[in-house]
Amino acid sequence: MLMASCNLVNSWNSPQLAPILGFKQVRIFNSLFSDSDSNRRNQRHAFLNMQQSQSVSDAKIPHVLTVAGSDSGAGAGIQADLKACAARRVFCSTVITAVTAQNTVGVQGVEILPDDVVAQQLKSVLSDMHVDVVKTGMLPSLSVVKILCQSLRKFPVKALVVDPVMVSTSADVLVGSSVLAGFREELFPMADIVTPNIKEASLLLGDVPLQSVSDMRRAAKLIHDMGPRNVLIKGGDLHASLDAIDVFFDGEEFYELRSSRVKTCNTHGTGCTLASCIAAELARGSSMLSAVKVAKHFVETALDYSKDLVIGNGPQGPFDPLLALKNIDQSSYRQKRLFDPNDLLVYAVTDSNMNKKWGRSVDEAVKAAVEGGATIIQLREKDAETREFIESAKACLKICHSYGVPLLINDRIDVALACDADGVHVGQSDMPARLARSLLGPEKIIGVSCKTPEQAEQAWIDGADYIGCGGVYPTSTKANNRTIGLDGLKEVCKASKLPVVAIGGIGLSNAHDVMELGVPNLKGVAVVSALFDRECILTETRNLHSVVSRAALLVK
Ligand SMILES: Cc1ncc(COP(=O)(O)OP(=O)(O)O)c(N)n1
Ligand SMILES: Cc1nc(C(=O)O)sc1CCOP(=O)(O)O
Ligand SMILES: [Mg+2]
Repeated sequence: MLMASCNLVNSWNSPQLAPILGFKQVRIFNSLFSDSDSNRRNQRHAFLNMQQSQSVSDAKIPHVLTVAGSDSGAGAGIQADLKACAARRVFCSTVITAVTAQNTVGVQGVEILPDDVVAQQLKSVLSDMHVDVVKTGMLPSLSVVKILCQSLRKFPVKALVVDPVMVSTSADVLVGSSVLAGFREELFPMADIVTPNIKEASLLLGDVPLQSVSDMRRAAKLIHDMGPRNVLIKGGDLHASLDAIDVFFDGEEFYELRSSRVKTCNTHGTGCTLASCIAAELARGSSMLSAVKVAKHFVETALDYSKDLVIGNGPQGPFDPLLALKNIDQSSYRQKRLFDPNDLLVYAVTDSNMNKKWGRSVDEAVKAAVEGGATIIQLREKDAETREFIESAKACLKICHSYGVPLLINDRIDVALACDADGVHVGQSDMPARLARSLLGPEKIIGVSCKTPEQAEQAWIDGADYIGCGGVYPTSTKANNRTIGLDGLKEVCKASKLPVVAIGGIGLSNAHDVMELGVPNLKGVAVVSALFDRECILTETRNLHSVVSRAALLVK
């Protein structure tokens, strides 16, 4: 049901109604970029700069802009996007494309906003605020698609997430067929990910039936050919399977992402929430695959926690992405050990020679580091026999998981698989990250060592979750390691779409200087000798944690 009448909304700018609505509203649109306003903006910037030097409360936070329709029932659309971003602790600005009247029964009306109002909102936000990621929902006309693409060419962002909204959960058609051409020809080639459900994927491909996971794979490939870098086809409506299976395709590899099906009618808004969560995680610096994984887990958890809510009398209720109505314990994300870039803050890397020198077992060393506040552990046991390595890795995994800390294995994908570690760290001459990803699957964490912007770009393409960048300072722990210095680190961080951990010669005396570089995706320091070649690992880790966390707060 498409009821696109523009009368009401067009009247906002009409001279006849201006006296009734008050001239203020019309004037605000026209004078947004007047001289007096830019003066005021400069004054405000000066004020903020002054405040920033005094406190840490004006930290730059990740920012998603959603371009979507309003849902009066607040389950989907702009309202869902705002809630999802709030839940993922990301700032969300909004460009409203249409106002829908809908509830748990269905869609009763749609008012499309005039093109110039959409264009004004885009300009207002993108010209002023630092937006990391744009997420789109309902784009009700071809002209709005074109306006959005023009705006993105003028104000490029880090990533574009396109949820090609065409059909509501209640099966109401929300956009006309002319928009499909705009999607295929203009928007998709600019997109980093497109997230159609089964019905939308089918419509995009000219109404072909999609009835199985292999149909979804074929559809993902065909949609990928339209230009987006990644495609996620959501299989929630594929009732043939017991699990909810989504198919993710990055142009080379297919991943089937499974979650158990939650029995509930409160599913209205799941698509918008998923896409917003992906956008939020990308804005926070995650790789595409980990953003998708976190988003899927988030939606699954939200569905589970709101399965019994009663909101409205219709067949399809909203769910609660703020996870507040049932007091969810946020630590469940930790238990699944999904990658959070903040885990890189104090990254402890073990060394078998240092443990031998101090007469410690690897699990004793790891226990002391996590007790001191290490936020992630890497077992870098270059001389270990395979069997011994697997056994000690299993013991370390138990310790780490009891503290909610992820454990990675250096170099040895076989050992990581054998002990079901949380992931691996590989270098430029180890197994390529892409191959490690296909062996370990989408759930595991993969880090890659990079010394150049080109290597950082490749790590992102290969589906890594973070990069380790060094040597920041000379080190005697790794032979013949090239030092790239703070300048080299900064250059790589600026080029990297992934979160970065700095490594090489870092300890208590210089960790603050490293974090002070102030690049937003530099998330922490990785340290070997300054923790493990010391008498008391726990104290050293605690002291390092204190320095790094204070520095991270100050530069935010
Ligand atoms: C966090 C982190 N960054 C970089 C490295 C170095 O990895 P690589 O280049 O493979 O060298 P080795 O550690 O294998 O000698 C790392 N291990 N961790
Ligand atoms: C393992 C490793 N990788 C490096 C890189 O530059 O990629 S430097 C390094 C050793 C870091 O040890 P320490 O903290 O004792 O200097
Ligand atoms: Mg290596």
